[in-house]
Amino acid sequence: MSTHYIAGQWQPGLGESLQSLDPVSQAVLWQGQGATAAQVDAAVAAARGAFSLWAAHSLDGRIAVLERFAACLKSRADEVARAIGEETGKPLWEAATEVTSMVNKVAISIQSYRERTGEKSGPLGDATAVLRHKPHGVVAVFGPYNFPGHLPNGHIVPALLAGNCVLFKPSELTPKVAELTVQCWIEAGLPEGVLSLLQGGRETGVALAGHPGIDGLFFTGSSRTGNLLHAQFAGRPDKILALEMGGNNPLIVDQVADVDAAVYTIVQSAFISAGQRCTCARRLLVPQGEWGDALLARLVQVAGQIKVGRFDEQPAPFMGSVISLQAAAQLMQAQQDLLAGDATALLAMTQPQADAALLTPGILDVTAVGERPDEEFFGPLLQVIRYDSFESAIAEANATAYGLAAGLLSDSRARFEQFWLHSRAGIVNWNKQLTGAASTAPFGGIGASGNHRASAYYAADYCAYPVAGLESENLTLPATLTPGVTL
Ligand SMILES: NC(=O)C1=CN([C@@H]2O[C@H](COP(=O)(O)OP(=O)(O)OC[C@H]3O[C@@H](n4cnc5c(N)ncnc54)[C@H](O)[C@@H]3O)[C@@H](O)[C@H]2O)C=CC1
Ligand SMILES: O=C(O)CCC(=O)N[C@@H](CCC(=O)O)C(=O)O
Repeated sequence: MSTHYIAGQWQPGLGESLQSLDPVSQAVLWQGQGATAAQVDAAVAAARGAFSLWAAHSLDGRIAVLERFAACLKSRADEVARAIGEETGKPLWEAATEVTSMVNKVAISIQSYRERTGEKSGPLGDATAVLRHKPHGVVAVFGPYNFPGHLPNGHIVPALLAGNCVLFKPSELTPKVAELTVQCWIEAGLPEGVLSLLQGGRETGVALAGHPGIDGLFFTGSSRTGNLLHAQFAGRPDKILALEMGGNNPLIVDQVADVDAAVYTIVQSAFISAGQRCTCARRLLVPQGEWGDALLARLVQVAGQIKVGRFDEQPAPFMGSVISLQAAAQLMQAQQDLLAGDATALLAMTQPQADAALLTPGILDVTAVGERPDEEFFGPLLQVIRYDSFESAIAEANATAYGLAAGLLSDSRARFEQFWLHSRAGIVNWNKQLTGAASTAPFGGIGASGNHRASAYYAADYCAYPVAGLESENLTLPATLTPGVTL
């Protein structure tokens, strides 16, 4: 089976066997073999060979290819959304929004490229000071499973636009979506070697990340893998590494007037995508006392009624499955571990069928847990911490090595300003859900969440480097010579 796209050809893999499974029915959706180190070599060689021509293409020429890619995605939107739903388990309505984000990424990236990495010039003495940008060369893009289309696309589109060649290694859990995406690039007329698709898991990732022929790596995934890559790139300041990693995101609730609005916003923050967004609220900080008790009672009632189901079920569920039976088992174990350590289940997360990765929302009160793990539980498991003062809530919110997203639900501007001043995260929201960040804004975190190379609107910044120059049509002697030099 032809699973990799290398040097303009589809070819079978020669590495480890891979399968992608429907997380609910366990039906096989895709199978093949991963790329070996030799196949990675071939893709890097093809990209190196294609680079100078692609970089020398006019910007308009590259934009034309990107726009044909967007048109292809639009025309195949239903098919791509279905593949996303099948492979990830997310409901079709949500998968459709992912395809829309992929299409929109093209126009947004063009705008961002022009704004952040365009050309500037102005007089400086008797010369012209010029600022232009150049692509890095050959870059690898590693994608996560939770947004198998949109998130790798958020690196690939701006990278190609800037003139880089790309080696795309999607998550081994979502190869089918990657294949469809690459088909659209081919249909768009991308020249041979400019984009390669290397399917595979850890083995392929290790071979690609360590390849001497790459000039950089753009990664979205877990903090664990991101840290491994960071260590691997240590001592290589010549290579660009952009890391978008996870979070242990806090959402503080103040005593607000509209309890239902708060509950709805919490649900959208914690349980959308079955809790599989890096921006999901993981820790909900609730005031001690009667008001806090009433809010939690309402939250438990609403969360307990959330419809969970297969991606294509009608009427549509709010939450689909998590990515795999293994992920479901790990989440159930994480809940059990917290419960064994003084947490209380306000709403126990359950797995109604042992052979399907569907989980119901879980809400645990972990206030009494002595040493709370600073871990990202990537699923529908929300931890509640009760606080006694707003200051202690902010301190608790910041008690994490991560720093991706943080939010406050409060009717008080003064409190928001206090929160904003003290919070440590790349996304800080007020009375808005933590999830659903805009592609027209920068997107990235601090601490264990990233390495200060924000993505989305700022992806243009890591896809090209600035070249400053002083230029003059004529080589002339200056009016005054430097002392000590005679001609
Ligand atoms: N900050 C952000 O923008 C986002 C972060 N994420 C994070 O991604 C995670 C979920 O995605 P996963 O696919 O589980 O992440 P992951 O870290 O397991 O995998 C990401 C990619 O790295 C590859 N990989 C895994 N081990 C590797 C190794 N040793 N060497 C080289 N490559 C390796 C995988 O095959 C995959 O392509 C969550 O932690 C989530 O928070 C997800 C979306 C957005
Ligand atoms: O990358 C962009 O264009 C914007 C960032 C984005 O889409 N964020 C999403 C998904 C993040 C995740 O994978 O968890 C969000 O904030 O919900």
